[in-house]
Amino acid sequence: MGGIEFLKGHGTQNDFVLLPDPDGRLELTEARVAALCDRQRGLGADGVLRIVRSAAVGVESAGEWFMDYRNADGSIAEMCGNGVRVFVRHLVDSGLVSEREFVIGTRAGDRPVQMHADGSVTVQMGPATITGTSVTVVAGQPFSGVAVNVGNPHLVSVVEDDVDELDLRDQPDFDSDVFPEGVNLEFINLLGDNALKMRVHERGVGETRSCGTGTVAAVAAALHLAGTDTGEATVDIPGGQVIVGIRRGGSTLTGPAEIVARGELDETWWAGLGS
Ligand SMILES: N[C@@H](CCC[C@H](N)C(=O)O)C(=O)O
Repeated sequence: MGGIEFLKGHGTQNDFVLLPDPDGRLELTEARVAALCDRQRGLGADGVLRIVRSAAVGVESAGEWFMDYRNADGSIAEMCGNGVRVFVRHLVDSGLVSEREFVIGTRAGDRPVQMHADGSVTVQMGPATITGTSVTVVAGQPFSGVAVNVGNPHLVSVVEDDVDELDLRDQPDFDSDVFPEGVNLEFINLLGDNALKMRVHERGVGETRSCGTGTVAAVAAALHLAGTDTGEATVDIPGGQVIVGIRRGGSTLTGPAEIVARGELDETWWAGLGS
């Protein structure tokens, strides 16, 4: 038997370990995900993308392939916008999919995707729904925010000072009555001319250099605060730039996706992590 294949990739420096598992044979425990994502004792990543056939895991989807996404701490999340782009890039590059436009199954529902000639990917991200307001506290400083659901939960706060000045090393406080399942926290500067700058503290990960669903939430929140619910904006994150479109009942995310390495996991190490 061969080893367990992996790839490493990123979308605007939100990085992932990809595990091709077409027939759903891998036992992907919380402990194994956390070890893989650990930057000292594993490969290091913000999350894991298991590449499995929808049918193999009993998911009803128009897409052949299901993105089984896990956060770095091993927790399961509904959706990952940067992850979908990297997932698509691998499916097309490896020949598992021969079309450029197809559908990916996710826990948040089906996501139509399109890979462009330069390797970038556009994802139909579904609705970005404004669900209310709440407050987060960063290093003792409170920030009001707009709660947005993009399949997963977000709280977007507009910050007057440069977001670069925020200390996001520790988990900011949030209202667990409003977000019982936890929340991704985005902090944005409005740059004008349909442009935002964003930093993010992700649920189950910590600060990351980009969050695709977070950028969609950020643009939806900025438009909402401006009194509208449609528009397009660029979002600068520490790991690069993406383009977000918001319309009634739907949204799009366009950005780069790169595969940077592939290899095999050591089977003794994997087995030693337990099942
Ligand atoms: N980085 C992702 C979001 C991953 C899931 C998130 N941490 C959660 O728990 O909801 C993205 O690019 O969207």
